[in-house]
Amino acid sequence: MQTAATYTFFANPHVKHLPGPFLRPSPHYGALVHLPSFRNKTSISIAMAASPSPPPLQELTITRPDDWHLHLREGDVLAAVLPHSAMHFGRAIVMPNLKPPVTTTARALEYREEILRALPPGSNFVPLMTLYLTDNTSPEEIKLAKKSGVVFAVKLYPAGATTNSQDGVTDIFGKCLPVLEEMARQEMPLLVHGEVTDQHVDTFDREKVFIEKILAPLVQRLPQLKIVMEHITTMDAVNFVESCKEGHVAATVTPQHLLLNRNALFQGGLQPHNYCLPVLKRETHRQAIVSAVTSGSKQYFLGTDSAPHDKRRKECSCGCAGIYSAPVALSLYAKVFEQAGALDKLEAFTSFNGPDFYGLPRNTSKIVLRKSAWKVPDTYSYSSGEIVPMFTGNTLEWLPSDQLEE
Ligand SMILES: NC(=O)N[C@@H](CC(=O)O)C(=O)O
Ligand SMILES: [Zn+2]
Ligand SMILES: [Zn+2]
Repeated sequence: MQTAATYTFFANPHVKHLPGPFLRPSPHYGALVHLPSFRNKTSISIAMAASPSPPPLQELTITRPDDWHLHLREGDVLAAVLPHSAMHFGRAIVMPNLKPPVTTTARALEYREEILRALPPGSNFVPLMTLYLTDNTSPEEIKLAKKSGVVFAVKLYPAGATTNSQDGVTDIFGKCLPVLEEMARQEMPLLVHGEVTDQHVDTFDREKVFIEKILAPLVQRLPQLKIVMEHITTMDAVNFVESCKEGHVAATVTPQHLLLNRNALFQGGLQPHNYCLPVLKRETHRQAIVSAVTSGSKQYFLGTDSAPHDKRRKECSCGCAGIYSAPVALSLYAKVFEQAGALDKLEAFTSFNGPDFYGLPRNTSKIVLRKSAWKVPDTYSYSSGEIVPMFTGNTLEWLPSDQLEE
């Protein structure tokens, strides 16, 4: 069925020679329209047939997503945050930046047990463990990690780059090449917090400089090593990822870097709950990342970087970096893809590209995203404090729920 639409054209009164009594046929109008009194008007309305636009989607069923970059912490924080991820995600790559960090397979196995014990009864959530790379990690440790069957990647934190990175790598080319070569042999991906730590480099340029100084030379040197550039924030990162081979270099993208630019740090006063590392960048970078992930490229996948910190450690004179997004992430990713008119590409980003890159099977169960408004809680309380989620107190759409008839 066709519906009538009204188009209004404005004639410019300063133009002396108006185009005459006819509008020319054009691909947009498709018809010759007779307008005898056009000369005497500054605006006209024409009723014409237009194709109906399809009704907006109210419900979306997708393969259960995985989170390829997640901080679960330990103890009471773990117990408080894990249910939010386990509710809708099938698996998650669990970051090793604990205090002290998870540097050995033996410790990764213990941490995995702690996570499994904290899961809500009946949950099928699978934690995929990682090791924290140091200057002293041995190639032997990589072999053990691979053999364990529960460690899926190794994380590079340049020393001093972010939360709990003080034990990270000080000189990747000088100290880590034998380990990285072993990882390439074992097909163990390297996950990268891609920022230089040089205090002379502007905070907003640290990702770009890291790509030039470390990442590009590393890819040249070890083209077989699988690398995930975590939480990308710039157009430079997009260009770099796309200059590399699909299946070898990929990137995770957070909800905050897709939805917020650096103004969100200062809107109406300092906003500590929008502070994370790498720090939010300017709007042109945000737009480049949105175009990249909604393009359908297989090189991008979901990684929330959900990073809970107690409210008192965020709202203080030296607040720490990290945004707690686990409870809101799926709603936010759906919002990004909807705004870009690319909801048809959402499932590949949330549920296919990650497992395909890691060489793991895709999930078989489904979840449903319903377009119904829901209010984000102001805080989540736990035994020793409170955690403030991203978009605290806001109303979001796209409420995720399990598909009942599986
Ligand atoms: N993203 C953050 O701002 N913080 C993360 C560390 C990290 O992923 O860099 C954390 O562990 O709190
Ligand atoms: Zn990081
Ligand atoms: Zn992180």
